[in-house]
Amino acid sequence: MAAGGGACSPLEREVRVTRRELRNLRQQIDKAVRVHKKSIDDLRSFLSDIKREQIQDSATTGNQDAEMPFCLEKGNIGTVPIGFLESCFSVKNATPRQPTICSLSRARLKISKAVFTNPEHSLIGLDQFSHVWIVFIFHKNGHQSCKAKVKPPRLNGLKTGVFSTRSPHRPNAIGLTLAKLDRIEGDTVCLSGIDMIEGTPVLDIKPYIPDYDTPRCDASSDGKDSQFNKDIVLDEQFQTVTNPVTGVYIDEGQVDTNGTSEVGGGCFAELGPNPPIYGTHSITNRSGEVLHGEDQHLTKVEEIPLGCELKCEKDNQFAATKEAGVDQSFFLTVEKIRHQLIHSDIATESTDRGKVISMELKDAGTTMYHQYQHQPKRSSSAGQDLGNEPCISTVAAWVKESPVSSLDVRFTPYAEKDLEQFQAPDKADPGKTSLKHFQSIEEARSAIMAVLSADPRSVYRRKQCQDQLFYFTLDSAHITCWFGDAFAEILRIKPVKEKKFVTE
Ligand SMILES: C[S@@+](CC[C@H](N)C(=O)[O-])C[C@H]1O[C@@H](n2cnc3c(N)ncnc32)[C@H](O)[C@@H]1O
Repeated sequence: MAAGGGACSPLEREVRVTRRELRNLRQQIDKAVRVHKKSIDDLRSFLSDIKREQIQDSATTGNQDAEMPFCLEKGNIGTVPIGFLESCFSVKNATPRQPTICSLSRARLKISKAVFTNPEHSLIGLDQFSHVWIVFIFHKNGHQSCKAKVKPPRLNGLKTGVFSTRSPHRPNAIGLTLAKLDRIEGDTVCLSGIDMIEGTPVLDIKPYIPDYDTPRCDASSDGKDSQFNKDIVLDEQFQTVTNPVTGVYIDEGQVDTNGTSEVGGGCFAELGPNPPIYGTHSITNRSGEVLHGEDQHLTKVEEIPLGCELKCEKDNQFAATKEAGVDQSFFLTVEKIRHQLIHSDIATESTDRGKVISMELKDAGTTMYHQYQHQPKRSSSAGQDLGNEPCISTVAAWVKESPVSSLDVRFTPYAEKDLEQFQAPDKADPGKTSLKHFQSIEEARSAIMAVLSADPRSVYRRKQCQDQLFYFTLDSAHITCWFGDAFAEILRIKPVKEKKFVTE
């Protein structure tokens, strides 16, 4: 770096400005703590205030040189978190690697007054969406990462380019999670299906809109060269096309029973993990009685536990089971459907609502019967015809090829007893520890199982520290477990000791 006030590069200048800025901030924080004995929350909002002032200064003065680093033209934004997440995961250890792993994981986000004078106004209309994208900062990464290659756990020690991964270690430490919007309480957003830890600074919330967030095929294509078509015809191609799918669309082409299908323009609708479901998906029993949501515009995913296995419990009765692991089981289902499309009898029926495709999928002990309905092209909410259909997307094969299979999760009798010492947030037995996020012991139990069955250990821990105990916290529970061959066993579950913040 150039010495003193001599010529220096833009980067060096920026580093100096940042250092100066940090010094100023530190002084102001010290003062706030000394003089006002502020709480942590006050300090956060105080910091946001300072940043906001700086941004406003930069906007009014038009000062875009290195002295004022926030400049949209240069790709610099002075981020002001819209809030800090209260999460059921307190630390990174055992926090799911993606939100689909534990659909019960919960968080709350109170929109900060440092951003809007009336935070609740910013949430108007959001309750009409079932899912939201959460843009956040990986604040517990220690430092900004400048590694171009990373080792995602699924590559079991191998490296790949950072931009081909969802690694938290990336140049701008920005995370993106598709979460379920449970409800809005005034200025607070209640979420589930999250993979962020306590205190995560959130930068933005955007509604999940399948019409915009789903890749689409060009309607002008006759489908002959679509990825879907290749996939139907060429078995081996399927390995690379591996995302959860919410429906099978068969366009005007014919599906016959001897494998020489002509599937024109058909495609799998790829709606992402835990997607809201459209009326294209209905589940019926064998008598044709609709069990779930035919032709409804379902926006709440819990109405159809998509990806669950449908078990034939009694004659013609299906019960949805195993919501956890949605991704994987549904993928299996899809694979079977695809197989059926090529090799088996499929009843198709034209109705005034479009073509209905019914198929029965049999597997040892499990019978699944799915009915999919072709939906006419949808219009976007603005009324403009999108003119194309959801299309298949391609995912690197390693993403689906987990180096570990899902684990059986067991509780020792001690752990079972420990769990009884917890209670739902609204209960007030003084002898018990209240859960903060989970609504019942059963929810806590299911969440623990979901987290452990995905094997949350790092590759290093899995390979080098097999015999060591593994600790993690979930909500107000501190959990001790160990891992054996294809299982995890929970030994003890104790209340988390509250950290007391002493302000002097
Ligand atoms: C693999 S990242 C994926 C996050 C997001 N779904 C994405 O794709 O950007 C999820 C992991 O990030 C880590 N993590 C979550 N919140 C974090 C935070 N605030 N700071 C640092 N790491 C965090 C946890 O270890 C979690 O398992």
